[in-house]
Amino acid sequence: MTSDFVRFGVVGGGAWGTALAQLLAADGAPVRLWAREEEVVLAINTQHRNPLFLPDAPLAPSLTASSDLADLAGLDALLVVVPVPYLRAVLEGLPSDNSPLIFCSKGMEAESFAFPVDIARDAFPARPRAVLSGPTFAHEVAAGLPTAITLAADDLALAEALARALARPHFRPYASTDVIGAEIGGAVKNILAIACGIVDGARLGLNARAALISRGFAEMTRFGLARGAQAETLAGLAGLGDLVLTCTSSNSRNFALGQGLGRGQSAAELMADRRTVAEGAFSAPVVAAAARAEGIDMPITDAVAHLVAGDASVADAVQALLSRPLRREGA
Ligand SMILES: NC(=O)c1ccc[n+]([C@@H]2O[C@H](COP(=O)([O-])OP(=O)(O)OC[C@H]3O[C@@H](n4cnc5c(N)ncnc54)[C@H](O)[C@@H]3O)[C@@H](O)[C@H]2O)c1
Ligand SMILES: O=P(O)(O)OC[C@H](O)CO
Repeated sequence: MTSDFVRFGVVGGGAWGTALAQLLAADGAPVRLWAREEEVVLAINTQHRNPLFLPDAPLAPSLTASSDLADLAGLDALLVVVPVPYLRAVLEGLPSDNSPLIFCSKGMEAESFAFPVDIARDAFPARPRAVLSGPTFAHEVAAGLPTAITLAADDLALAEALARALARPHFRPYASTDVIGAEIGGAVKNILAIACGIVDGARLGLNARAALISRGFAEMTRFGLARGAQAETLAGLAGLGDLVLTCTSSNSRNFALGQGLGRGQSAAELMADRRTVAEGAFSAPVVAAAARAEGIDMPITDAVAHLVAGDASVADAVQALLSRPLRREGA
């Protein structure tokens, strides 16, 4: 079956944008990637590598890079992989086409409380929008290891067409119409991965980590259901699946950031001069504030927000979580 989506562009040359571009270019298909750093553009075009963000992955010669967003004009679909705090500014520079935008970043914007699709609705009201989210370490996707992911769009036919166009023998997108569920799963799991990293760094044990994963999932579910997400999405790849991945591996930048906090390093020290993102550090105060405003109980998210802000110690946060009144499970 022929696809409407053959010529892909990728907005963002970090680890995930590069891995997705490589996924699509591996069979020789031309893929255009926009990267902010000239050093990345030059290295992709001449050495077929991204030394700053995905140094160990050889890249296909059919993957070409540019630092000019205008070079993404006229393609069939764009994968947008810019960290959420910078997303609005980058979208403003995109050529105004009608092709779908597929959002692959996992976070919530400060002040507006907007998810990527909401930000795009402001910039491109008429453009079709989708979300790609799930348990997907970039280096594994670039290496061709088996991966499954949620692809959500309001329009099921669009979700299914994009899923078919992105699918590869080792990469299985599952179509969904639950856009908000896919976005909330990705944003909240990043915060919970920081919490699990803290437990690991502070040597609080595996019981504590399992408790955090399940009570964290309860927070994600409360927040998601209150915003219209479907329970199956939150229990699926974009929610629980990604939570399990990032809460159990120091390959997760969010988990690794938490490990540093748990060992007693300050967030400021851990974030200084860092080139890669731990989106959970940006999202924790935003999701905590949104939940507070909506009366949704998210104590773990709130604790991570305080620890990232540097206004609580790990011991204080653990004590605050453990001293909460006992309650019925599921309430
Ligand atoms: N790395 C992964 O395995 C992975 C997997 C799935 C989803 N994600 C999500 O993808 C998004 C991008 O993460 P990544 O891992 O590709 O990034 P990264 O940590 O590898 O790189 C940081 C990116 O931020 C960009 N950046 C920094 N300052 C900027 C600015 N002022 N304006 C615009 N861009 C700026 C850099 O150019 C670079 O592309 C995040 O939301 C992340 O949660 C990552
Ligand atoms: O390295 P992290 O913590 O940003 O996680 C990467 C992906 O989101 C895993 O699905």
